[in-house]
Amino acid sequence: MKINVENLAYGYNNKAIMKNFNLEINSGEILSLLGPNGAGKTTLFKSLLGILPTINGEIKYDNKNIKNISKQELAKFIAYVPQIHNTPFAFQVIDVVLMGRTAHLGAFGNPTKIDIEKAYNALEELQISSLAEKIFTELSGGERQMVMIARALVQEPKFIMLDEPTSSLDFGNQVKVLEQLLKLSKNDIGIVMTTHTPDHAILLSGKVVLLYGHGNYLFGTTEEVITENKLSKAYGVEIKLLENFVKEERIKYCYPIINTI
Ligand SMILES: Nc1ncnc2c1ncn2[C@@H]1O[C@H](COP(=O)(O)OP(=O)(O)OP(=O)(O)O)[C@@H](O)[C@H]1O
Repeated sequence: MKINVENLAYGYNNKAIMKNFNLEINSGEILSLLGPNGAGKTTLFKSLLGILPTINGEIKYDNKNIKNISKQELAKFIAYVPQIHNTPFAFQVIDVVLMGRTAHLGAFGNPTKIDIEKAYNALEELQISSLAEKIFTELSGGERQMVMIARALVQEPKFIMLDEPTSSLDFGNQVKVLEQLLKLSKNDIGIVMTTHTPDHAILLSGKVVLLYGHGNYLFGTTEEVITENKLSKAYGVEIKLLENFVKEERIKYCYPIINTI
């Protein structure tokens, strides 16, 4: 299973904010989408999800053009996890998770015993079974994020696309979400996520798209894209990449230089 983006031009009202954009991602891989505010991350997401029509070029899911894929078929390829502050579900957690089964429901649209079982299994996989009967809007940010990932999981997609899954989470919950994403990728699910934290892309160590804005981008491995020069240029501040050893493993992390004004 793979997503191919070939010579894509995307944007609004037929005005491209990006042209000749190319990308390939396979199930089981992780792609981090980085770039400054307004660089076009959300717009690219909307194009990949078929919400925004492409201006030029092609988006292909397993060699099939997105234009020839029905909404229901696309939902079996890719699940979307929006930012948690955009999800005002005043329902029980189990019902929020069950909504992820929509693409699989039969003609009458009622969830079967199997659908309900899958929803409970997803909660168990993410170690949040105890939340099943709680009201979604009464959960903490970290709990909500996990529930939204469970909702994506029951969709049984090949790819999960997450919009800033760690924003507004405390440090511990950020790590827990990253751990879950790694686990999902090991189960052969492709992960595409936007993030404002380059260190998270380093920790997940997959492919990276760095959008510079003004139609410029880089696509490659973490080592190729996350360099001092490239990050500093993209974000307009000086960023150093530091190295250290943790448990005998060489690790890298970003450190911005703060200039006193
Ligand atoms: N509905 C829209 N119609 C026209 N232009 C839009 C629309 N939404 C966004 N834009 C413009 O498209 C460009 C890219 O916006 P986008 O939201 O994709 O950036 P982003 O990288 O996701 O930003 P952020 O990190 O701040 O969320 C911006 O210049 C923005 O003003």
